Amino acid sequence: MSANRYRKDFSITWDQIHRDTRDLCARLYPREFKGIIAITRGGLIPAGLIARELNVRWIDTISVTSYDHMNQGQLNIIKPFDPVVGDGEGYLLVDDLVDTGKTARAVRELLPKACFVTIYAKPEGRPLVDECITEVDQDTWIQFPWDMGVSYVEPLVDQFNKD
Ligand SMILES: O=P(O)(O)OC[C@H]1O[C@H](OP(=O)(O)OP(=O)(O)O)[C@H](O)[C@@H]1O
Ligand SMILES: Nc1nc2[nH]cnc2c(=O)[nH]1
Ligand SMILES: [Mg+2]
Repeated sequence: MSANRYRKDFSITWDQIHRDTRDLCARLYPREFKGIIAITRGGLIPAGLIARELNVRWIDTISVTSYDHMNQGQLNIIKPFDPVVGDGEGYLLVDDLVDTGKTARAVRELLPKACFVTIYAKPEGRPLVDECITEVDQDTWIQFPWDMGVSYVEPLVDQFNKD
């Protein structure tokens, strides 16, 4: 699928993702987890924050690739999780977001009993996760702070006085 299905942008700051992840942890507490499996790369930052809030020390990853920036391609699992995780019972599976649900569906099949959480969710993928904090429209591209930088913005009057 191509990038032109996205019509809106939703930018998330570091503060915002930190707050949202803490809100997610408040929903999960007092559940205890044997460990966390982060879906890399996007799941790594929320997984680290969740591990700190819920005091989880055992952390593993499953590495899934499918997007080249906004263009969705073939899904590949390029690194599996530790077999000790079994069917995922007692483990927390974490990703930053669920969009079409393609990534979530592939990982869910491998870990059907894990508790699966994302911070952000779009409607097509929402049914695949157990918890999320913020739901955004399907045609919205979520911009994460790790993909952005702070840059100069021209004053409004100068933007309008150009022509
Ligand atoms: O629901 P879907 O349509 O499958 O999209 C969701 C996935 O897309 C992003 O990962 P991406 O493949 O861009 O890789 P990354 O985590 O390494 O950035 C995001 O982190 C999710 O894992
Ligand atoms: N950063 C980012 N990655 C994605 N991968 C699939 N959907 C998205 C999105 O909305 N934002
Ligand atoms: Mg990802």
